[in-house]
Amino acid sequence: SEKLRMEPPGPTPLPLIGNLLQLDLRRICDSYMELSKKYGSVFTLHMGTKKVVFLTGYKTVKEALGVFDEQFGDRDPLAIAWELSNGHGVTWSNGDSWKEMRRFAMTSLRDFGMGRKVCEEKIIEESQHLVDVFRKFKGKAFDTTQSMNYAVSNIICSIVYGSRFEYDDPEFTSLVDESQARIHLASSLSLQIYNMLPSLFSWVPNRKKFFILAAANKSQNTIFFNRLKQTFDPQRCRGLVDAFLLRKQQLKDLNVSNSHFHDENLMMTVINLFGGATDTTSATLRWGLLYMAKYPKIQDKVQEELRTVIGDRQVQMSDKKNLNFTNAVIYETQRLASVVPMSLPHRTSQDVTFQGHFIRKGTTVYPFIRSVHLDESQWARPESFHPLHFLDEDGKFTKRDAFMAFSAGRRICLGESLAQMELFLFFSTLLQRFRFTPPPGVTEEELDLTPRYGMLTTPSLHTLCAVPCESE
Ligand code: HEM
Repeated sequence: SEKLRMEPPGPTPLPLIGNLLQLDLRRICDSYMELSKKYGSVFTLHMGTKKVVFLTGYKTVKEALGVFDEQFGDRDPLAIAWELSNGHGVTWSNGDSWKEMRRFAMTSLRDFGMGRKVCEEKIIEESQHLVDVFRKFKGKAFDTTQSMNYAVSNIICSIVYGSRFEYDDPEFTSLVDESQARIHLASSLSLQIYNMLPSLFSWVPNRKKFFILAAANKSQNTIFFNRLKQTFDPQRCRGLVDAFLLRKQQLKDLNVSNSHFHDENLMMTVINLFGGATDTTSATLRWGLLYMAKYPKIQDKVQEELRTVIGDRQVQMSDKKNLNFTNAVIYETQRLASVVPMSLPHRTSQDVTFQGHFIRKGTTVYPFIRSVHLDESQWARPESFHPLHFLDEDGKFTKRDAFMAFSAGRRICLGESLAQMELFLFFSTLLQRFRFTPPPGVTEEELDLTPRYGMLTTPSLHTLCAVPCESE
């Protein structure tokens, strides 16, 4: 019919597998970029039997998540995420339950974290622990992944449970390591294929592994929840879990049936906050350090600015406005790395006609953030690491409309301000204390920036030297 003809264009699919053979699953983002050059900024791909619409480039993504926010604002849960969450929590849910949990999570982040002096202090304390860990390597090359994950996870622990953990506490390390392993598995080739064709590929071993890790994660959380319940004091909420338990009790006292404040929503919301907060922030920081080692002249300028503006004292949030170059480097890191390249899958909540294309209700939609960050109409040097993208003629930091690392619209990352606080304080504290260089025997030119693609774009396995600065 006429409507069918107006659907977004795309390569012809094969039965069952759709366009899978036309994609390079190991560097899938590059495949999407090439397809958008061929078919335009709105195109259709058949991922297995599922029809998926891709939105690419600044103008298109901006319009979709702005003017068409309502139409494009539902979540389309990945098969594996649906199996894990059953529609509970924040990230993979929709409707009233999503609305309530999102509102609750945001209020709790505000009360126990974001935008508060207390949270700044927590991050500063944590950055000092991280500095201590880096110092122990005495300038020898090491992989920063694990310590970075611990530091970043601890911020979420403070907000959720009300306390941080020591980096050698086995309850904490297993929580973080298993959660990291689970997110890693979710990006594996076999689970990507499972997500497209769940009924055919439910046998893949990684699916079983994923749920073993998820079960371990849930039981560890149950232990933490029970401990909090034993010492619960409604007058003194220590963190998000306490606040949830209080709300649950209050609603029960009011005889509210069908409340969304039930145990499954608590568990999934906590898992979503850890899942959303840890690898994203940690990978961004690791990209930042890698870019510094790769581009020593830019690192010189960051350190020069930190020396002049801050000196030896601890960096604080109030310094941010005076650290224009450092701030531009952090934003440029987020742009070029595009750690969450595809955003998360959205779904149309109704039939929509968008830029002349007909998109049926219930269609999976990916706002392709990476393509916005590489849009030639928006960035002077899209493929380079170029902090000037975020500086005006006077060298002052300037926000850019085409910066979308946290996505946009009603599904925008709910941890954005916390993440920005962490990126700023961790990055500038580390750069104040250490010079980052490639491992011995590797030149800056040889330092590999090839990403490891998955749901997240992380640096490939690498080591760096953190050489203490002279004043240390
Ligand atoms: C540099 C760090 C981070 C980046 C780049 C990032 C990016 C994103 C992106 C692109 C989305 C998808 C938005 C969409 O569907 O359009 C998202 C969602 C989300 N993020 Fe983040 N994020 C970061 C840190 C955090 C932190 C610190 C938290 C928690 C405190 C968090 C919690 C979440 C949650 C719960 C969602 C799902 C929101 C919803 O579906 O309503 N993220 N994030």
